[in-house]
Formats: sequence, C-alpha cells, structure tokens
Amino acid sequence: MKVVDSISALRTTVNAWRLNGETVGFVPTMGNLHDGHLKLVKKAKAHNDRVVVSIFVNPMQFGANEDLDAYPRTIEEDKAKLISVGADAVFLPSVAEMYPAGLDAQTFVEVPGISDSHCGASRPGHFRGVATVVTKLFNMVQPDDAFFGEKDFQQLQVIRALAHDLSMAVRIHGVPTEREASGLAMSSRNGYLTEAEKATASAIYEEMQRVKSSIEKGNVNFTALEETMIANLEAKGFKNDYCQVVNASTFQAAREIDKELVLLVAMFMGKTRLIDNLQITR
Ligand SMILES: Nc1ncnc2c1ncn2[C@@H]1O[C@H](COP(=O)(O)OP(=O)(O)OP(=O)(O)O)[C@@H](O)[C@H]1O
Ligand SMILES: CC(C)(CO)[C@@H](O)C(=O)[O-]
Ligand code: BAL
Repeated sequence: MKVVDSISALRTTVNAWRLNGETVGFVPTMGNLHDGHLKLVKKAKAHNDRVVVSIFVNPMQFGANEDLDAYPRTIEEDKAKLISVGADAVFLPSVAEMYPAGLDAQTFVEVPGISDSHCGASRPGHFRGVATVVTKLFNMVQPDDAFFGEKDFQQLQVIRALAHDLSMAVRIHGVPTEREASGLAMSSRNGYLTEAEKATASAIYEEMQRVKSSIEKGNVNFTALEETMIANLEAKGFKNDYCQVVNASTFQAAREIDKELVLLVAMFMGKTRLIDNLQITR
C-alpha cells in the first residue's frame, strides 16, 4: 500500500493507475478505523481496480467547542487495517496541505436546504466543512466511485446533492451501517464511552427498531412515537439532541402520505454525541 501525504504524490500515484486503464474507488475517513470503515473499503475493492482511502481529521467541520483535539488519531493501527483489506493507497494530508492559506481564507462549498436541519442545526457550519473537504478530496483523487456510510445518513444525502449539483462525474455509493452485536452503530466516538455507557448505548438501536416496527404496523402518530423514544432514552441517561421520523428525501417531518421515511437520532451520553438512523418503508 502506498502512503502519500502530499497532493502531488497522490496525483502521481492515481495518474499512473489511470494510464494503465484502471478504475479508482475512494473512501474518505477521519481515521481511527473500525469494521464500518473497512466495509466501505471492501465495497470499493469489489467495484474498482484501485482503492484510495483518505484519513484527515478535518478542522473545518468541527465547531469551536467540539472534539477536534480529542478526536482519536491511530495512524499506525489504521495503516495495518487498510493493508489487511487490500487498500492500494492511503492519503494522509496535513492541515497545511489541505488549507495552506488557513480556514478563514478558504473558498467553501455549501449545499442549501438539506444542510440546515438536524446535524446541520446542531452543528452550525458542519456540512459546509464536510462539503468543502469532500469537494477538495474529489478534485485531488478524481475517483470513479466514492463510498460513504449510511450511518451518517444526512451527510450521505448532502454529498449526493453536492455531486449532482456540481455535475461531478463520481458515482456516490451508500453502504449500510455496521453494528456491534448489541446493535450499537460502530463509530470512532464509541471509544469515548465507558463499557457501562456502551452497554446502555445499545438502547438507541432497540428503541429505533421498536419505532420502525410500530410504523410498519400502521401507526402514523409519529410525534407520540418520537416522544416515547426520547423519554425512554432520557430515562437511561441520554440527553436528546434530535429524534425525528422524517421524509427520507426532504428531511421534513413525516406525514401520513409519505412512503419512504427515516428515523434520525442524535443523543448525548455525557459529552459524547452519538448519531444513528433507521430507514422505514410504509
Ligand atoms: N458503523 C458504520 N458503518 C458503515 N459506515 C460507517 C460506520 N461508521 C462510519 N462509517 C462511514 O465511514 C466514513 C468515515 O466516517 P468517520 O471517519 O467519521 O467515522 P465514524 O466512526 O463515523 O466517526 P464519528 O462517529 O466519530 O464521526 C463515513 O462515510 C461514515 O459514514
Ligand atoms: C466524509 C468525511 C471524511 C469528511 O471529512 C467525514 O465527514 C466522515 O468521516 O464522515
Ligand atoms: N462522521 C461525520 C464526521 C463528524 O462527525 O464530524
């Protein structure tokens, strides 16, 4: 596996593959890799001749009081995991390589509408940071295909809109959420939890499944379902950020006529913010 930390070395590597007629898949990450990330890499390997993974903890998508400094950085372990699943290159840019003139001077990309609610409302500027860094990474790698987890469901929709609206040639693939045996969605931020908190956190998935099965049985009292879910989770020690059944395309509150829904959840366990979601078809 090639390890590159400059944009020019990345371009040289990818260009050589392209000259050879090989296709390129891309998996952007913030590192501290777990089986969810490796699932994306395996999908990319199945689709493409070559796979590039980026590891970059992007300061532009973190709010002032968020966990940018605490975010786990485990580069050596990450490289070993990427070799084990056959990644062809890992791109490890520095902040200076990505933002040489600093963040204040940086041109940005913003996807209107979909970026404003839920994670966008709780984390102002977050999706501007994501859309900007993903655009830059796409321009650097120029992949045929790019792979994102459904765990970050809103992020996936933001990136689909970005690629469509800016006429990018890249194909965007969503990959189902990888979970612990308990149902807890795998996440680098699970590492902030104690074992006891982790055991409690699996309640998010249990509650989501309860809501899904109730809706599938015909219950359309979405507000009551959300209120019960929030109360059940708060009784276990969570603090609600948002918990809402929405139209899967518009992210507006679900209505009785909607067929494709998604239950979007963000909950705090202490200082740790966990997100999850479940798609529901009526
Ligand atoms: N459990 C998972 N299953 C499938 N894909 C995942 C999972 N967790 C993360 N991903 C995807 O991996 C990519 C990189 O995500 P990222 O590095 O932020 O990991 P993360 O574990 O979600 O971290 P955090 O929860 O701290 O944001 C994103 O496309 C994300 O949706
Ligand atoms: C897509 C991404 C790598 C952009 O920094 C990040 O938001 C993530 O890890 O989901
Ligand atoms: N997985 C999304 C990246 C973030 O939380 O900043």
